[in-house]
Amino acid sequence: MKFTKMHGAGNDYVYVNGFVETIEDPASLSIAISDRHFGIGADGLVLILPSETSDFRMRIFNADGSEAEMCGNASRCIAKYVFDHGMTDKTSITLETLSGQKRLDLQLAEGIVTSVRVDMGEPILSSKQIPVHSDEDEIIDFPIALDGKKVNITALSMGNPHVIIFVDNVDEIDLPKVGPKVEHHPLFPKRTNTEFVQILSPDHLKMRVWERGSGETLACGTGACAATVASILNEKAERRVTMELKGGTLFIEWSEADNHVYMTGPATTVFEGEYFPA
Ligand SMILES: N[C@@H](CCC[C@H](N)C(=O)O)C(=O)O
Repeated sequence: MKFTKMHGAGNDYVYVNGFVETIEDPASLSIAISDRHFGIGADGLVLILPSETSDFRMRIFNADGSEAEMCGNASRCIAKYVFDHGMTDKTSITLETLSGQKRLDLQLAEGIVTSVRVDMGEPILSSKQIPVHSDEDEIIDFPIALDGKKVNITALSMGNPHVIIFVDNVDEIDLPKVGPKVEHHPLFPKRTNTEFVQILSPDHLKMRVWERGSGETLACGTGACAATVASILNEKAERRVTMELKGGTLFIEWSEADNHVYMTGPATTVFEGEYFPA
């Protein structure tokens, strides 16, 4: 199986061209190839597929084999992949995902993709749709019990579920300990991604992420968008922010004009190779 290893701000996936390769069991393949010792090493698997409704279709599998509805960093990498591999000459590309169609705008310098802007659509605040088991309509600055302590959370969906917790210093968080406790908290029937967010200034935020199904990753695009929206809802940030993540920087805007969230960031090819399934 031919593959390409790519990353967006350090969030690394194995990309497989589904126009050429047939993958019968992507969930098991994702578990195998994601292993950083016995596999290729990645946060998961991304399939680039034909679509009947958009230019391309994405399927994204976490390192534990679970399929996610959406991935912000992978959508930028897909834009670069299809352009660099001559699968399109469009610089504005539509992408079908399990959370609807997204638009990807390539930014080029002398024909080279320098960054990609993704229209991530509208954030979903309704508890039922996120989903959160709660009688509250929305979960904004809402107290929950975590490890016997009271913690205030904001929950929302960017197509996939996110919980945001504001902290004074993200570097002091014991993420491998607390991340799984939020991910598997009984409030979240589909589990959740979790972002710990530090406000450096109203337009400059820093976050660390514990991803559902993959653990700590160096960046999460949907997570950066969710963290920005939560910061605005909690009156901690402005509409346009620079988000510092462990693996790089993303620029996020929650537009007042159309209520859509726009994410701009890098997409990098690391290497191409051939994988021999066991
Ligand atoms: N890294 C991604 C999100 C990947 C899916 C996520 N772990 C989930 O299960 O929802 C991003 O950049 O958005």
